[in-house]
Amino acid sequence: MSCLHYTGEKLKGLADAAQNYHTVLEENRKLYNEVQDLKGNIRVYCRIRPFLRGQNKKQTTIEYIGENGEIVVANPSKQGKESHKLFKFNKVFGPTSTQEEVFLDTQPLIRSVLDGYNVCIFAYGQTGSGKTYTMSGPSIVSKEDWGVNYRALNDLFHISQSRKSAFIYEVGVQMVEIYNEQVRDLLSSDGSQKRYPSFTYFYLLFATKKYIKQILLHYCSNSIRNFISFNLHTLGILTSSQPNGLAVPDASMHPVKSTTDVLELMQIGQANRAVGATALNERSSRSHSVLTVHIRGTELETGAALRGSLHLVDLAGSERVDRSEVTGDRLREAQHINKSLSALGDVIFALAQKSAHVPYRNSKLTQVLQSSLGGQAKTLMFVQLNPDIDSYSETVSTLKFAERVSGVELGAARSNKEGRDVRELMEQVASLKDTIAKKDEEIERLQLLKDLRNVYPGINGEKRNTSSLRHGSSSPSKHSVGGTSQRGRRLSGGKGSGLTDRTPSDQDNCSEYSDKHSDAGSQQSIDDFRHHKEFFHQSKLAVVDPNRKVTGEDELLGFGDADSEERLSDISDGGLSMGTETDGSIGSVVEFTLFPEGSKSVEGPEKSKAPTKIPRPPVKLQGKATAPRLLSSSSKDPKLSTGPKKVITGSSSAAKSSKRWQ
Ligand SMILES: Nc1ncnc2c1ncn2[C@@H]1O[C@H](COP(=O)(O)OP(=O)(O)OP(=O)(O)O)[C@@H](O)[C@H]1O
Repeated sequence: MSCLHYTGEKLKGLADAAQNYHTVLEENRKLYNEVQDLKGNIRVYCRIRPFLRGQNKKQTTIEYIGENGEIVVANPSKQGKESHKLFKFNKVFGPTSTQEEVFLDTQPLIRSVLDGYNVCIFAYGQTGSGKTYTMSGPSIVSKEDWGVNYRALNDLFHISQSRKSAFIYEVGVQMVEIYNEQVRDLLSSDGSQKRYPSFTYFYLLFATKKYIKQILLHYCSNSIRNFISFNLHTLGILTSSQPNGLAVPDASMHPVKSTTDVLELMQIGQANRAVGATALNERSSRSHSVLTVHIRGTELETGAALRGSLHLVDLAGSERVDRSEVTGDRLREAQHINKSLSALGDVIFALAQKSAHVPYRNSKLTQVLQSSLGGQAKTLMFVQLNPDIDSYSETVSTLKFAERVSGVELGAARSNKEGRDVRELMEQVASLKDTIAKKDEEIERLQLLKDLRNVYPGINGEKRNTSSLRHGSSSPSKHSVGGTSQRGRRLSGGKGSGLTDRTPSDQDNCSEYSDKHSDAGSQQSIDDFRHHKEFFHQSKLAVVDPNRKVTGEDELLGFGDADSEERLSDISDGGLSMGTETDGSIGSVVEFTLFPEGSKSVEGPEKSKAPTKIPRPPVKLQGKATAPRLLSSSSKDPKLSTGPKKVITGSSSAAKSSKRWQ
């Protein structure tokens, strides 16, 4: 009795251990997947198609399907080690797996689209292996048959509904196919539209928006362009300039509010898909189809915006050209398909090797999928297998490709979430850039005026200066303006040969005008010269003789100008490069700095006060690291070496001009 009891206890212990073993195994699988998520691997699920009706007597090549993603394929024509090959993926779905089971493991990815991630799910495999079955399903009549596409969208709407107290989501759908390296809109307003008049509204709406947008984008400045793009986002249209934008901006975008909307659209898309016939599959799709779902969500409490996209890709068959017994058009199609699939492989392997260059541009397919294949996306590949022994070599090459893909680490995916603060800052930056662009134009104008005033010291009023400028630019005496004329040419397209081009008569003219310069202006020059002298002395790169007597010419030839130009340029550049750190004060600094001076005479006490208005920050001396480099490089010019004053004028001015205007 006690022996029986003992055995019973032992058996119970063993049963518990077995149960624990399975629990641990399951946990391990979860942890493995989590680690993979953290590493950002492309997930690979393998799905084996069952034999079709009439194929009962066929021999299968699938030997073993493990619970942890192992699959063994057997080659009956080989002996020993070569007769079996083992591959391992995230999961393997056998021939009896249902559409629902397959989707259950895909669902977490769909959810993450609503959290602002880019997700790409694609099906890879030879013709007839079940790619379309997995992605779309055999029919949409019965929910059980629904493939990943419909289920994913259904899920998106359900989840977005369940989150509606916290989030508002807008969903837009595009569907394109890549056929013979040409991208075609499967939902465009062609014949199919007439068959589905209920979509006329959407077509018109989006066509009109796109048209207006294009006109505006063409004529508007950068900042306005940003503003338009931003506003159109809120209406459900994204641009390719955005990290999560449209890969094919010209493809029609269709706002959808329910799964029914999507089903109708996808029916149109499927009907428009290029379908041909090959020896392998009578309804073989000879194109890649890409269904893209764009999500824009706004968190009601915080105002944070997020953008997610879901690419659902049904690739064309991956079989080798020789096997599909095709010629003519079919052969060309097969070649295009193979080329684009190998480009996909190249991209994935470049990512795997962390190459600096990822060859996205080698095919339309990789261009379209670029945002979903990079480091920020979550990618899932279904590897579809035909179990038929006749397909053994195709099966092995498909599995080898998939095995390499499964080892690719993309890096942890990142969500496209923008807090309200970030968005407001972006708006602010856009408007500041606009302001700065205007100020830059103003600086250019003022610079020309200043140069003219240097040449014609008697000119005071802004109006007079402007008219002088106009006359100057058209009159034969233009060259006598020297630096002014040169700078003007440089700013307007860089065709001028620089200040060193000045003829002796130009220089003479400059000297002549410099003699007429005011004392106040000279005083300012001297201050600036002292500042420069100190700096050049420190840098040991200056080509200027620091003991040289300062004259009015120094000011004319650039000390005062270079400095003020530098300051203005620094303000301008600083504003542009500050990005989100920029605040409204930059604009006002520019305004304060420019306009009072620009509209006043060069002569008089105002000018000498100018530097106190724009206090030279202590970091400025260090920040001038570029100046010595430019000076020294300019000094190599033999023309410049004729006189130190020209060196300073030319280099400093040129340096600043190129910095600011290029
Ligand atoms: N899991 C499955 N269960 C039942 N039937 C399937 C399954 N997978 C595929 N089939 C059937 O196999 C046939 C070929 O499948 P499908 O058209 O999806 O292949 P495909 O890889 O998309 O081919 P192509 O490359 O030509 O697009 C279809 O009749 C489909 O219904």
